[in-house]
Amino acid sequence: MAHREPVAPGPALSLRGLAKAFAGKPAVRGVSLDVPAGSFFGLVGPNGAGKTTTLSMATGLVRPDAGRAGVLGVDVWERPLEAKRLLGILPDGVRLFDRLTGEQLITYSGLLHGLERGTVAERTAELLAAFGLTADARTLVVDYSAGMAKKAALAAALVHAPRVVVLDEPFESVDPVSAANIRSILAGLVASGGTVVVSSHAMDLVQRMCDHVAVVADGRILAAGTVEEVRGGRSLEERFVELVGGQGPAEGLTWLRA
Ligand SMILES: Nc1ncnc2c1ncn2[C@@H]1O[C@H](COP(=O)(O)OP(=O)(O)OP(=O)(O)O)[C@@H](O)[C@H]1O
Repeated sequence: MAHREPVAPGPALSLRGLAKAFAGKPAVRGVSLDVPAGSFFGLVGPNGAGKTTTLSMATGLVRPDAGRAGVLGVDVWERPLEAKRLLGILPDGVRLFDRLTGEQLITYSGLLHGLERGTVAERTAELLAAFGLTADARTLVVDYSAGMAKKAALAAALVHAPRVVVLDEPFESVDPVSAANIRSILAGLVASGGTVVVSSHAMDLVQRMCDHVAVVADGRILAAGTVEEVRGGRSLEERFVELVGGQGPAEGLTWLRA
């Protein structure tokens, strides 16, 4: 069992007025949000809502134009090294170090986080087994399927036993058995006092798995709270469509039906 620091008081993630525009076009328009420590938090929203940009600013990957982000009371942009020790991050579309094997990816992540070689070797072997990657440990990540690469990146994000884990669409491309496995690993992390934040398009999954949720659209938070509060007696999917607005039946495309 990994040694864990006592949980600092206050929220696991504290976002205040985060804003970002790309080439003058706002992607995130002043997001303020507290993610309670010890929560399993879902971030949902339509394509292009600003989920990835928000999570990237919250974890020190994209510099905000305005606003602040804190992890367990540590300012992500003022004390980045300290913040990154507390964080485990699965960024969107990870293909960064794909000339490494899965085993090397996890190992180097552990070493970069300052863990001892022996600890890294033990944890890497356990993580490879937990994610069903042992047989492919020495295969280059570039030759992995999308789901395998996602699992390797997730393992690399967990090797230093972070207190706060932020995962951008961790279940995308992952098969149902692996997804169940990942869910149980993450639930274990939450049960031991850690905090998990996931972005996802799977409303039923978020409703079942998460205890808190925020709905984002057009760079703003439309609703946030416990899953029960946000869904207000309806399914999360129904509430989501109500908040975000349905698109109505697709018009045009007559040539497709010809
Ligand atoms: N690096 C970038 N350069 C230019 N525009 C960007 C960049 N990253 C994001 N955007 C724009 O910012 C907006 C929000 O994108 P973001 O990826 O944060 O949304 P998302 O909610 O994660 O979407 P999805 O569910 O489709 O992954 C979009 O309009 C997108 O085109």
